[in-house]
Amino acid sequence: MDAELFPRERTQVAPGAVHVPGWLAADSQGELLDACREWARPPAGLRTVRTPGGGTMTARQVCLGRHWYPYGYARTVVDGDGAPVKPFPGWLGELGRRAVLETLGEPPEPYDIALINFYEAEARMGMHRDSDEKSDAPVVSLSLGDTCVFRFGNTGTRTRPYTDVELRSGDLFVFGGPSRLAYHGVPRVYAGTGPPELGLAGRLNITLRVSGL
Ligand SMILES: O=C(O)CCC(=O)C(=O)O
Ligand SMILES: [Fe+2]
Repeated sequence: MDAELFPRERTQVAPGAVHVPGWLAADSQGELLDACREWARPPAGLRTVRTPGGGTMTARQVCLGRHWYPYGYARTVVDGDGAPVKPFPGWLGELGRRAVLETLGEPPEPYDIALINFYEAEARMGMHRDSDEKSDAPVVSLSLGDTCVFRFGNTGTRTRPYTDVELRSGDLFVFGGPSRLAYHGVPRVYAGTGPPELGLAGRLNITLRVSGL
């Protein structure tokens, strides 16, 4: 997949925050993409998220297990079609637990929520913290399709210090422990950079979380 002289290596970006390039093999990426396509269908499918200030998020989103909206969780799509949120599948939870065991070595609590974001070329995500969960279990992030810049910052401010990491198709990023509430965002997506054989125009990110609810 990568025509690079030096393979990208697993990196600890901050304490409790680990990037694993190419964690998902090509066939697993294809299976996860197929599942995302099903989840994106209505009812309770891909939607544009409106923020309380009157803005809209540029990445479109679909949730599993619990519906996230700014700023909380619900059982139904309270800010969309009102349908019950789709169930969170057991196999996705197992993938999340394996990701945490292989990166942080912690036996994680069972995952029960997924947020799936779809980024087209101009989409991005501002610096924010994932702070609507009532659990300190690590967040597991999986990327498919186009490469992006993932900005991973600190727990105190939306600004520096931060580290920019390139997330490509199949990459895993886990953040827990002292980094669980770090600010992070996606300032840039590089259109047309995904693996051609995957057949996805754009970028999908799947974050797995423990709700603690
Ligand atoms: O797209 C990404 O890599 C990040 C997504 C994210 O931070 C979120 O859904 O809270
Ligand atoms: Fe986030």
